[in-house]
Amino acid sequence: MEAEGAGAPAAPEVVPVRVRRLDPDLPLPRYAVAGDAGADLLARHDVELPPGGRATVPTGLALALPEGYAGFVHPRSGLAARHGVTTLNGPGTVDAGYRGEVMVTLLNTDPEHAFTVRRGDRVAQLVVQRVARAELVVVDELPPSPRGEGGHGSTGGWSPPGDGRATVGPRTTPDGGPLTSTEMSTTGDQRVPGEEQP
Ligand SMILES: O=c1ccn([C@H]2C[C@H](O)[C@@H](COP(=O)(O)OP(=O)(O)OP(=O)(O)O)O2)c(=O)[nH]1
Repeated sequence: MEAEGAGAPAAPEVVPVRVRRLDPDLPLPRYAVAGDAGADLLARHDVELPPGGRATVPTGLALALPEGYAGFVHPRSGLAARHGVTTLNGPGTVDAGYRGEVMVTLLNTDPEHAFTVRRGDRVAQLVVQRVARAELVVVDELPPSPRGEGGHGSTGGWSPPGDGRATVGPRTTPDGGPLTSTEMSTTGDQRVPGEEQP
């Protein structure tokens, strides 16, 4: 027998979750393969997603997640890669105290093709995770860290349009400061989310 801590895989934590089946004819979500992190959520009814369209799809499930846990509604990579269909608010958060039906808000990002969801289709996956609650402690200075205030692409790693070269290090202004969102956009980097003009 393999010794604990010597490469033996730890058994996954198993958390009992009480479930109400709002549509008993719909199969329960299940983990498709041993080792999967997400259990597939099924659509309770048919939905047509036009190109660029979205819809909130019921799953026929209501949960009572234990305190200290949350469910995260993640997109399925196959739907995303093959059809451009993803979860709009991905991952959606299912709070431990939520007793309503778990819903999946789907977005069809394909600009040309509609996508039809049929009842029983596996449209998203639910990942159950432990979550902490933050107690916010106001301070004047934050402790230093290797990253500091660098973010939003400060470590580079993708090719800006035009020069065909991946950036390999932090993107900074000539005097070494971080790029502003305007400088990012004029150097071909992505804008900082949330800093667009209303
Ligand atoms: O993909 C999702 C996201 C959320 N929910 C449910 C469970 C969650 O507990 C509740 C509220 O979600 P959230 O807090 O994200 O929504 P909100 O827009 O902030 O609404 P609220 O004001 O109700 O908190 O809606 C889903 O069923 N699916």
